[in-house]
Amino acid sequence: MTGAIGQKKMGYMVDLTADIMKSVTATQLLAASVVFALVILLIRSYRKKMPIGTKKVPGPMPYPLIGNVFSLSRNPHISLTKMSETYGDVLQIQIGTKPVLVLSGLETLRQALIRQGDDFLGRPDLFTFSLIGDGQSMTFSSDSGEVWRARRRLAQNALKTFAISPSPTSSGMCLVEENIIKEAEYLIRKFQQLINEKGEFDPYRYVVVSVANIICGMCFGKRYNHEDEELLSVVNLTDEFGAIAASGNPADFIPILKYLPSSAMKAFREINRKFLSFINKFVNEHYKTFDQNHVRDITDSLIQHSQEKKVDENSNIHLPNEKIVNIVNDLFGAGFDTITTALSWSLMYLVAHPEIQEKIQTELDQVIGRERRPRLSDKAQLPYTEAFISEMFRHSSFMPFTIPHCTTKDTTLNGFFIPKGICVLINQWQVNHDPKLWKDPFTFCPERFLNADGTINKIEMEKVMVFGLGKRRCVGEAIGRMEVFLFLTTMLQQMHFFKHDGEKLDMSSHYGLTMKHKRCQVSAKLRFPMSSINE
Ligand code: HEM
Repeated sequence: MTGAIGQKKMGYMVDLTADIMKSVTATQLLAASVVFALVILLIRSYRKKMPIGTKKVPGPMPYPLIGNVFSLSRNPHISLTKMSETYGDVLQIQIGTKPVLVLSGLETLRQALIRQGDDFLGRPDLFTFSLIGDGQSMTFSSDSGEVWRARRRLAQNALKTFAISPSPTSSGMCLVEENIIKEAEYLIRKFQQLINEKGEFDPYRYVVVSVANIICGMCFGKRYNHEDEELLSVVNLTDEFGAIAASGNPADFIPILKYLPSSAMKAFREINRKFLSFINKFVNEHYKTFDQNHVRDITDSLIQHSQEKKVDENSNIHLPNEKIVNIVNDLFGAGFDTITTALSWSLMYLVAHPEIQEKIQTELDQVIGRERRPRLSDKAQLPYTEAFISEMFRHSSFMPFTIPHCTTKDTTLNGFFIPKGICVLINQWQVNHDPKLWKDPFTFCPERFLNADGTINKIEMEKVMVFGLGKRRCVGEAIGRMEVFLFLTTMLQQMHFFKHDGEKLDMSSHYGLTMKHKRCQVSAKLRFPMSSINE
């Protein structure tokens, strides 16, 4: 009996299992078919967009949800350079769930940014960028159409009028040149005072104020002294700003991260708020005292444009006031951190290589002497100094990536299909350390930019990637180069910089939008008695 019941039970179980098997298989089969059909549809719709003969961009396999985020490491410029050795100049990674194109190789960058410039000039719509300048930034916002073009033109014209135009003082210099030379003299005086008091100083802390004074002068007609708390509270925010605004921040690519509480993101919002309120204070004062017959500075000229509701004689574009005046925010922000970082790296290399410092000083003594200050027009006669500046830009590559770009339409590059709207990282660091372009790329050697007869090798200089290329190329390049040259030559003509015996320099760089070296104390001594300039 029990055996019969047992057998019946067994038979029932087998039937049930068979039924379940049948039904599960049917459900699974159905689900599998749907998934399969969807995948095929997806592949087909993707393939449909890929023009015949184009290839899919190669890259490492992404993990679900996080993509290749762990492959980026603390130094994404180095990780992505290594990746380009495996996958080539055009490669694709995934950060979080979003695909990101990474471009390397000088020729590939020239092809994308110059020859196919219109296809690659966009800016991606990134979360951190939306927090900069209240989302109105010309540099960081995703607008890359007519409005961006009109704003960029305004910025270029304003810089030309208030920086590059000849000074009315009949000195033969341009407006900004006179200011830089004066500011460099104040800086040397400050260094001398610090040496008398403490014997050494942190150059970055003082260079940043001098450089900020140049852009403050151009934008607002204002100058600060080195201890001014208001200015210091703004210029000292750049390290935190650069760490968050750097290329490849996961918060820009993993949507959930923007909703999670983050102290870094809170600090970033606060930095942007402080920065904007600093700028707005000047803008409001300028509105109150504006006189269209006496345009004093860049802010006034932008107010004038916003009141006349025009960009220039040939433009029909109408820009809202805030889109015009906000340009000053972009110029001020871009105008001091980059140049301070360049000068700070320069001083580090000079202290680390005293023989190079001596060569520059010998060149300055021979060409300029000690009776007058260096001027921009001396540049052509100072090839070694110019070679040093190029090598500082190349070796430090302190802007490892440009600001991220994005494609404005479906396109192809080197035979690869690139869809519209993909975020594009431009690896400037890779170009500047590419062994195919540079002999011993990790050696600091200004001579690589000199011809056998000691003149400058322009072709080599043009290989250095530091201001970007093409339609998004830095609008402040001429001013940036001028400031680095004049601050540096004025300082080196009068001062010798060194480190105390036995102290080590830490030349490692900290990743960010602009990469900084570790702050350090240096010492200096006057090469001859200074002329008197009072701050
Ligand atoms: C050594 C100094 C400087 C360096 C190395 C530098 C570098 C750069 C780089 C790499 C970019 C991004 C290009 C791209 O996205 O493809 C850029 C953009 C920009 N720079 Fe500079 N820059 C310097 C100085 C300046 C100065 C002095 C100003 C203004 C007074 C300035 C204003 C700008 C602006 C407004 C943009 C955004 C352009 C746009 O999006 O259309 N820069 N710069």
